[in-house]
Amino acid sequence: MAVIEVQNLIKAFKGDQVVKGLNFTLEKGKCVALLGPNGAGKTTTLRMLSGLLKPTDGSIHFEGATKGEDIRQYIGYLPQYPIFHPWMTGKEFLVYVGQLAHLSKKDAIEKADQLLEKVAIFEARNQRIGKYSGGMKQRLGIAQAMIHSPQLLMLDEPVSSLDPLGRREVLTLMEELKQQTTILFSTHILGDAEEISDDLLVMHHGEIVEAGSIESLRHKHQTAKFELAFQGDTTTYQERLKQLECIQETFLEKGEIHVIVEDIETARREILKEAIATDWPLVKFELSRTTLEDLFMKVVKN
Ligand SMILES: Nc1ncnc2c1ncn2[C@@H]1O[C@H](COP(=O)(O)OP(=O)(O)OP(=O)(O)O)[C@@H](O)[C@H]1O
Repeated sequence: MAVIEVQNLIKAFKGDQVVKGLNFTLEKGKCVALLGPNGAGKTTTLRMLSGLLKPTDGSIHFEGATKGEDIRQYIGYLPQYPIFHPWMTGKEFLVYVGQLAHLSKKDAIEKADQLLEKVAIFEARNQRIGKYSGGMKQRLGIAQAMIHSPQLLMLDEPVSSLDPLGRREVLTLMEELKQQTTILFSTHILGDAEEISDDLLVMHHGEIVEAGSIESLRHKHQTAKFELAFQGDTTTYQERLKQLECIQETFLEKGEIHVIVEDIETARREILKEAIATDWPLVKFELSRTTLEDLFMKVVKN
């Protein structure tokens, strides 16, 4: 069942399209990473989905919502740079946003306490937010986004600005939350996406260039690769490798030649035959596999 269905979503600023006709659905209970380099259009997309920015064209449909209905009840949103009143305590802040979300004061207090427990800042609930660490602020931000029990939680770069400890705390929290709610979060770090998401939407230049489960994308983009190193000038060997029929692509990385091949056995035979025939000073000949990292780097470089 889809929690949200997006069709032909477009955003243009002064005629310049930065989001170019997105189509996707998010299945209930999934944790999905919107992955893309800086400027890909992730924030713009999340702001449209959360109702903060009016799309230029296209439609966004939330499960259970009727036409023209206020969609804020369906979503919780944590912006990339959340703003807190530093003089408020964590608990005061949550009760305040709970009331803004139309909870009664009693319900807002109850929900605030539950969430403070969940995001592990209950002990610090009566401290001013100004004293919180970056990780604590971000976890408070996630609690704020969940105060009205939304069916979809959207987090814009929730861990990018945090130190390793804060990052770990927030990733652990997200790992827990994904058992209870559907999550869409943006990131430009593949490792974070791989660590906690089920599915990826890879975005570049305002378009979704890849979509699917981590497993299926890993499988799809896994091709065979040999890594070769030589004594002496490596580049001359790159030219000779390029001429072999079995080789699809070559590139240099850290002084080694990486060659992408279609068929491992044929390539192994051909490369070694050439190496023996012309007495190559090989110091490394290793089979590895391309990863999602290679896919992402390829997308980002274009
Ligand atoms: N209000 C605006 N007016 C004009 N251009 C904008 C506006 N908001 C965003 N853009 C442009 O839209 C493009 C996409 O920006 P967006 O912030 O959505 O990307 P992003 O993927 O979230 O990047 P980042 O990771 O840096 O936040 C960028 O080129 C940006 O300059």
